[in-house]
Amino acid sequence: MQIFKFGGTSVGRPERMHQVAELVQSGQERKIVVLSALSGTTNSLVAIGNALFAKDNALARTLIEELFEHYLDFYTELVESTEAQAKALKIIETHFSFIRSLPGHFFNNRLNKELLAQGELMSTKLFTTYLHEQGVKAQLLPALDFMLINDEQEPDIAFSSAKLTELLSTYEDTKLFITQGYICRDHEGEVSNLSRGGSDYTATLIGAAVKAEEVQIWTDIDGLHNNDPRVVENTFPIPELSFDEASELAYFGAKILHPTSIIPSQRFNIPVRLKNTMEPQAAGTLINAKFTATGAVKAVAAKDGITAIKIRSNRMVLAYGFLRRIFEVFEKHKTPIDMITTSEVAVSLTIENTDKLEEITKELSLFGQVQVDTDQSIICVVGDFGEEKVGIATKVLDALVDTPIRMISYGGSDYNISLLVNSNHKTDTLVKLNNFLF
Ligand SMILES: Nc1ncnc2c1ncn2[C@@H]1O[C@H](COP(=O)(O)OP(=O)(O)O)[C@@H](O)[C@H]1O
Ligand SMILES: N[C@@H](CC(=O)OP(=O)(O)O)C(=O)O
Repeated sequence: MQIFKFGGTSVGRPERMHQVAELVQSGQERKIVVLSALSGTTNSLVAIGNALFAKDNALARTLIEELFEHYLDFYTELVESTEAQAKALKIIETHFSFIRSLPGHFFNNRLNKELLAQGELMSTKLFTTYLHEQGVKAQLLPALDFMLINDEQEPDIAFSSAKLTELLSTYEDTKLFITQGYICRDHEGEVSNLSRGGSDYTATLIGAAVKAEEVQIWTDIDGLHNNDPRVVENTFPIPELSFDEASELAYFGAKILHPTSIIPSQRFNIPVRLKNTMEPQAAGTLINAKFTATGAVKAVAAKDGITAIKIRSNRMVLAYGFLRRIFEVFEKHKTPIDMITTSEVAVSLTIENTDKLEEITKELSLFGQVQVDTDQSIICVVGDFGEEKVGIATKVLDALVDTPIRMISYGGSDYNISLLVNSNHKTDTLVKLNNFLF
């Protein structure tokens, strides 16, 4: 079994969906195809939800009709026959009749999650309609029947595995299955999701659940590049990465992969291949358990929206238990720490989620002086930094002689150096690293 995932950019235009239909028919392998919503749809649904929360029904209605128009244009170019067009229109009208029912009524988080699920529900149904019009045998598998998260938002792979085994055996003669990325049910059976960009995660979770040979993530670029192609020119795809390297890059900003998507693949040792829908012959990037020692830097990524917190206290000198007390504050407020550096008189650390910043700062100030700096970026440099390697860290720092660096974290793993800079310096830092390291 292979899992193919196509993101919003790969299904965002009718001609792209036609191309995707060709790609999923290649080869003899049984496939589960995971689709995201058409590009822009989830953003529109988020905006509609925000308008509804703000009780701005007029804005919500305008946004809904704009999105509806987009789908009307889309389906007429997607399918041709009168029968298929009637089916596609029915799908769109059914989903929009739910969306249109929302303004003017009580709106809450549950309804919002249902609203956000409409994009993937429509894209998969429209795609299956097109495949059927083309005479292709394909079965739609509703993700809401087999994707489940518990009360800690953790996906239940064992549940998905049992459900999928049952579902797949019902369609023994079918080779092609279509399902929704991103959406799932929560522990109370309500519609939920795996957070923004979560379709990659759906694909690797399904891969783990059915013990797939490979998960292929198809997008609009030919693999994971050595630097952020949105910021830096002349980047190039990396042919092979280990699970650990890919995880670091995804977590620290390489948008091509959802940060958590490597976890199930690594746990069940299922290779992930990143491919370009627009250029299928390009090799892309293969992510697997193998670590290739290169003695060099492989890639750089950056993550914005970081807040740095420094706690300064003389009581730290020769004291033990100080760090534990600091960590307990973050644990209590369920706030993950990304980077940490310490000296004898101060601890600096970074967080992304600032929902509980006020409470955290208040509690930390009991231990010493607290300084908070927002608008920071983590620059993550991934490469072969084993302790026996010399000179690579120097190269990274040499590239940044003129850059004010707020924090440096080195030695946490054999393949990562993280730097914290003010976000004003992000682009400049990425360009300098690109020019100097590659
Ligand atoms: N290091 C990187 N390598 C490749 N692409 C990257 C990297 N960093 C950011 N990107 C961006 O990620 C985009 C693909 O991710 P995304 O928009 O989520 O695709 P999809 O819609 O297929 O899910 C690319 O168009 C590219 O601009
Ligand atoms: N549609 C969802 C899930 C997703 O993963 O989308 P994409 O694959 O286009 O990044 C979102 O926009 O968050």
